[in-house]
Amino acid sequence: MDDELLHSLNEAQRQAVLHFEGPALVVAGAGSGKTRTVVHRVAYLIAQRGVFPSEILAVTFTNKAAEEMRERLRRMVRGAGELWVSTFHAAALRLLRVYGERVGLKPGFVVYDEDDQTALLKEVLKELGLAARPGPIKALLDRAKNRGEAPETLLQDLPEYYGGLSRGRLLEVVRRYGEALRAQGALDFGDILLYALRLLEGDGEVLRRVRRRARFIHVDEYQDTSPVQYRLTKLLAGEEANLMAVGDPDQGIYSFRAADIKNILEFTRDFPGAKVYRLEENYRSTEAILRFANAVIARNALRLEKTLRAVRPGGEPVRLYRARDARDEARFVAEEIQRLGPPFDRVAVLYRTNAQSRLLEQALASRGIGARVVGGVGFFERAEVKDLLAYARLALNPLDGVSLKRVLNTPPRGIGPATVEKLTRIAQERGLPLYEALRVGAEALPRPEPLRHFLALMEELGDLAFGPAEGFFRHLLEATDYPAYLKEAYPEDLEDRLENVEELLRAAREAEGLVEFLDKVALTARAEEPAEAGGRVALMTLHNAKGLEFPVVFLVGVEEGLLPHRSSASTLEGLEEERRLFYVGLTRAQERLYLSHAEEREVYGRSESARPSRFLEEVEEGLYQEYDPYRERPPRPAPPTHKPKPGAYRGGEKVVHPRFGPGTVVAASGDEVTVHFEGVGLKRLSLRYADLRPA
Ligand SMILES: Nc1ncnc2c1ncn2[C@@H]1O[C@H](COP(=O)(O)OP(=O)(O)OP(=O)(O)O)[C@@H](O)[C@H]1O
Ligand SMILES: [Mg+2]
Repeated sequence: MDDELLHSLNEAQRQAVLHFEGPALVVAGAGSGKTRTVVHRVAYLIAQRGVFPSEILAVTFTNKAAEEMRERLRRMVRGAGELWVSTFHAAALRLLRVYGERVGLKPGFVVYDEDDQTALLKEVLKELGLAARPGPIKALLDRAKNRGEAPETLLQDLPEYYGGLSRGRLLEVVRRYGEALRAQGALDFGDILLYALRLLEGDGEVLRRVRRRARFIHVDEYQDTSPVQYRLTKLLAGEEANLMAVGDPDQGIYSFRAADIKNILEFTRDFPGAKVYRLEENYRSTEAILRFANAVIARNALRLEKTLRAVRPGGEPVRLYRARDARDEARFVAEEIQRLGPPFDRVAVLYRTNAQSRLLEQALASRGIGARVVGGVGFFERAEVKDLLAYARLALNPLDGVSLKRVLNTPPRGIGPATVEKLTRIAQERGLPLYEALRVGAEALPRPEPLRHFLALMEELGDLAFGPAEGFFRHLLEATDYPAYLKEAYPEDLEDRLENVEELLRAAREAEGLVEFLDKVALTARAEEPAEAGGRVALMTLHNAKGLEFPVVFLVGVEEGLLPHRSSASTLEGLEEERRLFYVGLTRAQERLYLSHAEEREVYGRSESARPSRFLEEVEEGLYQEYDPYRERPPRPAPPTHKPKPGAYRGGEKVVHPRFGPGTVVAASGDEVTVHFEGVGLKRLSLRYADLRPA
């Protein structure tokens, strides 16, 4: 056994696997076997060190990664079923289901997904008579929660007006939103981790118990842990700190969720005595792909140098296709995939923004190539699925106002907007949850019948809510005559929708109870698709591609405005994160890598000319080949290139930046300037890329 677990590893990996107690950091480039090392280490602890599976926790970045890891371990060791392999969110939610009451949660508490969160924010805004959009406020809340700070604290750093609201107003919205969540017995996504942290920080007994369950901790993709996740990790690790963190600072791509690659850089300070293991061989990609990727990431200034050698020599050259527009690009991708032939699940198409998937989906579909969007509008976000889930959540937790509003008149039962308006008023005037207002309405309103029916239905469902999930949904479908409603409401794609309902029943059958089922849904709704994949091309954003690998990768839209994205290109930090994102995409490829950019692309509904990404221009020409299978077309003029501006600054000059406003140059060196912007602070900018002008 010993041999089996160790012989398929290189020396550095073996050292890491043999690491026993105390903190360890495995820091290495993409495809160097970090995740594999974690898997083997877990197996080794069990097989050779006498550690019980029930003492091991492994944290992965996605549910899918957790599933894969569990599956691999099941094949390697006995007792793997008792391992705790999950994402931070799933782990935290599990703790809250057991101990939640100790931090004030009700047993049937629900988790609001992003749509629910937005719906609730809209309500709060309406209630306060404000016309602002929920988007920016949601972003603010998420950021605060990821940092583990009260939103109030973040407000202090904001300009006087944010998202169209004054600071005072914003504070009101944030408070009211928090109250509404509590009143409805709901957590939003960010709350899950915050409550878990509060639980473990505040309750020594629970902490001791959980630590026993997590004596050996592993965290994959450590570079993308948020401050709250970091604090959870540190707390769980405790004095003993049998913690193995695994990551690659060059793949940190979640700073918008307040993840901070400092976690990795400061690991040895945070966990004194930590051993550091470096893996330097890349097993995933051919040399041609790896040389390209290494050349890209080498351009980042804010990074530690690492070595990464290809184990697989040579390989197909990296190919670049210059498309006329996005349609041409999509056609190229689809036809090239057709040329390569099946199986199509060897292929992934990666892009920067969700909106880019539509043309690609169409181009593939019209050629009969199956595709699936990983992420995007997932199964659990379909209207019919959300309706049924809302009933389930409401049955468990009548306080859940968001779900109540969703199903109150779906299928239609004569409770129109005017009635809802009246009920809302009753609720507000008497300080009641909406559900209670329904009871009042069923006595007091002129046409009480529909309300009484609805209440009776919910009573019935409430009785079933703590039983098996499938039975619950079957009863629900029948009692509401839901399929008939679908037929009425969506005659054009009835089949699809009925299929989704069937799929929901299938998924429910696999779950134990309804609560467990809903938790699972809440956690997967965000990014991932239900298992089934078949021979289909995977389409996904670069963010969703993390940790995955595919024999063939198409990375599309490698152009200015998209990659780097226009929202991030104006600061050095933003630009470097975009470069890391590009690096993540490139390093997903095992054998073939295609890049493409379009010379014209629609931006906000208008067609604009687009330039190839500066990231391409930074790479020596020998590292890739231009590729055009449609050569008969007339040649096009060469694309324009950047001209670096002369180093015009020395320090002291007054300048203006389109986003940061007026500022003063503090220091300048080569292409880089550091500028102090009034009310914003210090920013390091690249002269080549930042649109900096003399004031
Ligand atoms: N010693 C080895 N021998 C053979 N194959 C290996 C070895 N180590 C890793 N691999 C293979 O290399 C590929 C990449 O490994 P893995 O996914 O663990 O890398 P990673 O460092 O986690 O990558 P990423 O940074 O993208 O998460 C996998 O297919 C893995 O099975
Ligand atoms: Mg990995």
